[in-house]
Amino acid sequence: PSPSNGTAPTPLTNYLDAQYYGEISIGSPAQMFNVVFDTGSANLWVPSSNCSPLYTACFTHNRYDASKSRTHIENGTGFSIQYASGNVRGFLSEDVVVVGGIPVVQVFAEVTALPAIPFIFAKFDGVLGMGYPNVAIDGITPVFDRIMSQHILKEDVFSVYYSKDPMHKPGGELVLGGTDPGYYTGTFNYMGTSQAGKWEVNMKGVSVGEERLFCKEGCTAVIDTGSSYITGPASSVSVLMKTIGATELAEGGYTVNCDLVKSLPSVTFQLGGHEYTLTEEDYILWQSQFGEDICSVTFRGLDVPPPTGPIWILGANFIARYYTEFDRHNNRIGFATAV
Ligand SMILES: CCc1nc(N)nc(N)c1-c1ccc2c(c1)N(CCCOC)[C@H](c1ccccc1)CC2
Repeated sequence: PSPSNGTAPTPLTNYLDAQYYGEISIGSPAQMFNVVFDTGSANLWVPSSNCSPLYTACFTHNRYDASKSRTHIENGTGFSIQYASGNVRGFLSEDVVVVGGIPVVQVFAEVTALPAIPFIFAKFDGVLGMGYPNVAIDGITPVFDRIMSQHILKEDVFSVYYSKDPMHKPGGELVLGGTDPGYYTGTFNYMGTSQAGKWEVNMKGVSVGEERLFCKEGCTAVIDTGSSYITGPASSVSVLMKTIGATELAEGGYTVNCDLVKSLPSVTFQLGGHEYTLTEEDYILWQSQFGEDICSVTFRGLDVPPPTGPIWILGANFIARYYTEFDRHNNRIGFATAV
């Protein structure tokens, strides 16, 4: 559907069920970039042509060159942002950004320090934050807010489909202004965001099989399209991993014996009066490396310090199972079963 009927789709690429990204352009003439549309942050950044040659990750990605854009506007303010898996630094610029065919004049960051770990593993060039304005670094108005203020969207919502296997074409879809009935069945269950200005909800508990083991007094769940996996407090996740018989790897990942996968229990998240269950198919990444099968568990322990934490982060492997609508008009999140 084109912007004319108030919705704008962007196809996404799925890399190994762990990275999902789509194409945008910045500048005139258009310079193309692959970005993750990230509900866990609210800023747009891409690597800069001014990135020092010391940063290998800058040279394996597309870089924005202000001198080649006739619509570039100088800014120069410093910028840095932290993610759970890494951080970046740079400076601000302004230019025309086109997302799903919709142009906006946008302040974004040109990144000049892109650490090899983890960005050498990134298949995407940059990040387009889909979070609320109040989490935006340097108080920059986010891209989606600039699009909403043009009053061209049918609804002030956006929806995310992440495919379940890399061979599935396309690997996913972002829809600005609505949802895509081609990617979900049944009806949406909605729940209000737990506090104004974050894509997070109150979670009532986490069960393994029939037993509610974690978050028994309630906790916060961040619905984060920028995170590959599900993370929870390290102590809870290590108990969860022991319960399913997973063993911890050096860098914090977990694997299980592939022969045991089919007998693994389901994990259920109680959100907004409904239960969202992930089976072993949803949370085991089955990869064959050098002829042997590796079954990694897509849960990670992550302790987010108070006041933000402790939190659970429901990332790509959750969204691949539950098609998600992010509703800025009603400050709510909707889930439907993805197809
Ligand atoms: C999108 C930005 C972001 N936003 C939020 N809210 N959370 C996190 N964690 C990230 C983030 C930052 C850096 C990287 C990342 C993700 N990656 C995952 C893409 C997920 O795509 C959906 C890749 C990766 C590869 C290997 C091991 C770890 C990570 C590249 C590095």
